[in-house]
Amino acid sequence: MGNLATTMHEHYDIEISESQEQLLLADLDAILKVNKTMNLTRIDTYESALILHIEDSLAGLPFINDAPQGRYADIGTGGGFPGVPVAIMTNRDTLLVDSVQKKVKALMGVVDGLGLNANIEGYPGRVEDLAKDMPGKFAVVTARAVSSLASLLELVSPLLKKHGRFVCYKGQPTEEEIKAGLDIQNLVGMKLVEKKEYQLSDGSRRTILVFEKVSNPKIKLPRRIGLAQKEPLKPRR
Ligand SMILES: C[S@@+](CC[C@H](N)C(=O)[O-])C[C@H]1O[C@@H](n2cnc3c(N)ncnc32)[C@H](O)[C@@H]1O
Repeated sequence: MGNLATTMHEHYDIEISESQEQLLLADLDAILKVNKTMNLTRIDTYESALILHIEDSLAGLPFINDAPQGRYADIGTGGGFPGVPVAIMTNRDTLLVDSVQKKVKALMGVVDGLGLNANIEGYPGRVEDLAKDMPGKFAVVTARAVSSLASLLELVSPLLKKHGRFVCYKGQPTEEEIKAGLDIQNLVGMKLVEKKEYQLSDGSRRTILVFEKVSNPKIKLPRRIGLAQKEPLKPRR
């Protein structure tokens, strides 16, 4: 990959200012440094992290910008991807959610060090608990490499306000995974509105699926902790 701002402009039609680019690169540097002592991400070379973390995180921006105004959550954020790059680019009030407390603590150390704590907070806990603490409070939610599509739709729906968007970053999901998600979208009050397939600078193929919260779930959510991922919903007959 060449220069980040040029790549994002030429391949994605996304404009990055100089100060945003500095912050994005400083975030990547800091995360890779922390990663030497703690397992935040398995991608540990700068060149591949620039593509797989920063370029990929930013690829979802047009869909995030299309969402209604309001709070943003990145669930299963790990090392803060796509959450921190999205927060840098959008200035939305951002919540970085992960069930592993020490990851959130380390990540918030990086966020504080970059002076980004005015609009980014951490939530060390499970998505199911966040759904009880802040139901319907988010205008947009992202997730990358967290769970199957059906599990994610169930976890995300109770977080979103009406017309809020879920921007789901995937590699190359199988037809079965997509079908299992589409089969239960109605049950959880979500609807697929866009699907984009794209290729990163290193040739890897990626997919973004965008869902809108169109109604209240037809069942009580969240279910018991862990069930969304252990026993994904099946369509009602
Ligand atoms: C493979 S990592 C992905 C990290 C990051 N999104 C990325 O793409 O680099 C998945 C993360 O999701 C978190 N996670 C999985 N299920 C979760 C849940 N129910 N609530 C909160 N975090 C969860 C895990 O702790 C882990 O840090």
